[in-house]
Amino acid sequence: MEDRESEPKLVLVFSGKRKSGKDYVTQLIQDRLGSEVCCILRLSGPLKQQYAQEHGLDLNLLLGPGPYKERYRADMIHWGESCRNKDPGFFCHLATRGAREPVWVVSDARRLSDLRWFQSKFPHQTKSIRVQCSDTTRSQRGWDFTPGVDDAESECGLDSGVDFDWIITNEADAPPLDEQLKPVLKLAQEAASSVINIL
Ligand SMILES: Nc1ncnc2c1ncn2[C@@H]1O[C@H](COP(=O)(O)OP(=O)(O)OP(=O)(O)O)[C@@H](O)[C@H]1O
Ligand SMILES: C[C@@](O)(CCOP(=O)(O)O)CC(=O)O
Repeated sequence: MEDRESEPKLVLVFSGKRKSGKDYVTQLIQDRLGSEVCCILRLSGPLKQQYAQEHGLDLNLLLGPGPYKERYRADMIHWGESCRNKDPGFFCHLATRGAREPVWVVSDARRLSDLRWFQSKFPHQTKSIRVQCSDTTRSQRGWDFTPGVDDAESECGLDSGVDFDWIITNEADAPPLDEQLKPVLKLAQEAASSVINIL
């Protein structure tokens, strides 16, 4: 039986390469909508929690944007894949358990199976959004190409085969994020207004 009382009104599924700014953009959306209306769900949240526990690591550092998590990324990917091989929706299910807000922002879809899970559970509510920027900008944010990570499914699983509802370019010379996100925020406010009067 499903362990939630009501379905979300809108599910915004974000993906993007390392350091494209998924966390930054999704945090901006939550700031604009408010945390009563909008929750951020990280598929990597339950993965990192379990991985940190089993390996005696600092969960907060694994969840943050700094270099700590990069030391463990390749191993975390393999560890997570052993769970996903048994059940591709394993982390989707865990990450969404208990979410009650009308708008869900999933910050880190990485594989087609992640996106398909939301599309099949919430076919009318799910929208896909890609965050992109140049490799130069990613490097300025601390990225460097790592074989086994940047050429693997975790980073490339959504490079093709998806017709994204929106593509957001997160770089200095792109239009401001608020402007690019206008249609997304409008849809989210409309979806939420049926539940909470925020307009
Ligand atoms: N538009 C922006 N303006 C200023 N700083 C930004 C912007 N976008 C991203 N950053 C910064 O770049 C770094 C990487 O961004 P973020 O953590 O959001 O990327 P990510 O795609 O979630 O990366 P990863 O998946 O590798 O963790 C962070 O320190 C973030 O604050
Ligand atoms: C292990 C992994 O979840 C790390 C994600 O970290 P982050 O979203 O980049 O902070 C990536 C994956 O699941 O393939």
